[in-house]
Amino acid sequence: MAKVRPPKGIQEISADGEEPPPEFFVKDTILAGNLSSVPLIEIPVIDLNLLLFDPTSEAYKDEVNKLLSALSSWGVFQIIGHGMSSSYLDEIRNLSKSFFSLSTEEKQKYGRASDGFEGYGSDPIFVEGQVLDWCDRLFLLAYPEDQRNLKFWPQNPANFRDIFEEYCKKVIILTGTLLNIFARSQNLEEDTFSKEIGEKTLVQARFNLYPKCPKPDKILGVKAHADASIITTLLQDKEVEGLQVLKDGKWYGVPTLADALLINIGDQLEIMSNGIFKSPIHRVAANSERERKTLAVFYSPDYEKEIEPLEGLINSERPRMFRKVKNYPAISFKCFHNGQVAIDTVKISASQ
Ligand SMILES: O=C(O)CCC(=O)C(=O)O
Ligand SMILES: [Fe+2]
Repeated sequence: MAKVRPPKGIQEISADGEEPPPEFFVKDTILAGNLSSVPLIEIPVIDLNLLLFDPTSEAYKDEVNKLLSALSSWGVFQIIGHGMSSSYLDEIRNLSKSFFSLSTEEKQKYGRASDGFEGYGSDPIFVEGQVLDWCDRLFLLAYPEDQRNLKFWPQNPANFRDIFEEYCKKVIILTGTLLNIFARSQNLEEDTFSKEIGEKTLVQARFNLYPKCPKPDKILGVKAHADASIITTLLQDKEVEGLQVLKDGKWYGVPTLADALLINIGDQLEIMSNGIFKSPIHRVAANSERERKTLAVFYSPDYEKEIEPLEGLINSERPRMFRKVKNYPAISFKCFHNGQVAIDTVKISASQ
């Protein structure tokens, strides 16, 4: 397995105005096409406050219908009424800004190993000929707490660790609330998803920095993929768009909404929901004019936990769609590098 790292971080390549090296150029595959501008979609904006109302109220019913339509079509939606203030979200964005503004030497103190995911660095190379993302990132495991690798957790800015930990806790609470709402929307006991996922969950975060890219028509910020998680919570850049979602073979741009959090359904929730909720294939466009920063928090079951469609969501009209899976992120990773759509490989075919 070739493990050659690009000579520099993308931030430096971009700042030095260098021509992007050829390994960043997207090859002509089905999932690549049409890198240039795509239509913006109006993805639903869900007010969480309305979903905590009396379920018999009209306000609740309208909002839950909006949510159900988002879950079963795009698999992404923005939430407001999540309890995190505008200034708090700015504080989180500033954390990312401060970290990526450090000198290369300082950031490299938290640099990932050449064959590892965790820590600071550019797209890890695991397969020869792999197309690289135009993106630097800081990838951290936050929970389970005893699996943290604090050597990758910045101490500069000084309050990075505390603020980041607090944000992860808030996202975990928010995820729990969403899972309850999702269960209720399917007439299930509200702790059905959480119980199945179990107490031990994996929470990982990716601070993404997409530097300006001179060839946005040929290069992607992040290649097309579906998240392996249960739920991904994305704090988008306040001003710069870039996320795109694939639907019916076409790419659509996702608008940014300053105080909202973007919720992205992951493959493991599509499996648990027996295909009712969709995990979207998405990618990030590169941008020649402006830099973009985001923070994705991935909430997943423990690697050892087996995941399968919930009994309550299997019936004669909707037979079981997926087999039982364990360590789905490993399946997802392997398929990604083989050019396969991971969730298709765990589908039960009609003939089985
Ligand atoms: O930065 C974004 O807009 C999305 C990032 C993403 O899809 C990911 O980190 O899995
Ligand atoms: Fe993603």
